[in-house]
Amino acid sequence: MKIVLLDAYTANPGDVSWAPLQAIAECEIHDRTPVTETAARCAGAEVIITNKAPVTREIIAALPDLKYIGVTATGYNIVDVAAAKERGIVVTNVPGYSSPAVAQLVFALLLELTNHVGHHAQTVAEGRWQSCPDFCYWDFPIIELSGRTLGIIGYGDIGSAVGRIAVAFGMKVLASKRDWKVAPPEGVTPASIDEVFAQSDAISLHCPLTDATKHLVNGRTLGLMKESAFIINTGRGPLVDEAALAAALNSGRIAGAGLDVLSVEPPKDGNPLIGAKNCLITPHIGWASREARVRLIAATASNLQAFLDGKPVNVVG
Ligand SMILES: NC(=O)c1ccc[n+]([C@@H]2O[C@H](COP(=O)([O-])OP(=O)(O)OC[C@H]3O[C@@H](n4cnc5c(N)ncnc54)[C@H](O)[C@@H]3O)[C@@H](O)[C@H]2O)c1
Ligand SMILES: O=C(O)[C@H](O)CO
Repeated sequence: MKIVLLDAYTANPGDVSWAPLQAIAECEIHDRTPVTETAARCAGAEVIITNKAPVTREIIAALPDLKYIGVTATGYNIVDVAAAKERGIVVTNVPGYSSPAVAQLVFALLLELTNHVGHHAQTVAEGRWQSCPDFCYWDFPIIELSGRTLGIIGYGDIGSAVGRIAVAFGMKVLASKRDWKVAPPEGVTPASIDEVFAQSDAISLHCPLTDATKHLVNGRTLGLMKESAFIINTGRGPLVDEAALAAALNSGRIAGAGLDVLSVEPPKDGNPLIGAKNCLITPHIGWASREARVRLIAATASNLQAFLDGKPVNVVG
């Protein structure tokens, strides 16, 4: 059985092990695969493992032996799942492996916007406190989270982890999801997407990228937001119309943004959000704790084993 890992480097830059997968079968491990080389590299493969290397309809059509695509991520928008399904190819993802890490990053971004720890520590390192006439100073309003409202769009595994932390901070939580089969916990109030935009002091995006959620953050929805509000996106870059968000930030229409994802990664020169006012951007690190990547590799292996045993789990699409 030929198993090809297309873009193994980010999940394992050398500090974890592919042993759980290699225990199942020999694997051809590539750090990176340009999309133009995927079909050639995977010729004869029955199994492809990918994180962000796209598996398009054209690539699927060029691989007659392909039976299984294992996505080493929760978000699986890089795979043409409809094309895979037409061919009977099973596609799986890994839910939940990074939820604590992503929820933590949401608050790292939000707290940087409310307290500017990095900025103030830098001014102290530069000697400003020693020359200050007062015992303290601050360069931005220091904003309390307690009593404010966090809006969560996509109240699934990560969204609910974010909600629990928000409640611990004393925040009110408004949450939007496709359907509420189970009532939300105390402190969390179901809301429509427009209510979330209009009533929140900070909004955090945790829905998957689909046709329905692309550019969910756009000129209209940004126009509903409070001028003092922040937006946090650790979901997927295309959830946001980047030109509209950059314009809203630069004009002061909203107060700030914390983004872990962009529409093209790595971003191209000229991305309007890089350098936009009060816009903090991290390079897609929400999932990247070592603990999360160990869980990810273990789950990737158990997903493959379940498929080989004829009882696939975590099937998407
Ligand atoms: N930054 C990172 O490193 C990182 C890491 C993991 C996941 N992610 C992203 O986070 C996303 C969410 O992950 P998760 O584990 O919480 O997934 P999940 O499936 O548990 O939750 C997604 C939620 O979104 C809701 N949803 C779907 N469409 C919606 C819509 N149109 N409007 C409102 N809600 C909608 C679903 O009902 C569900 O409750 C992933 O799809 C992925 O894109 C990013
Ligand atoms: O979806 C995920 O799991 C992260 O974005 C890492 O790929």
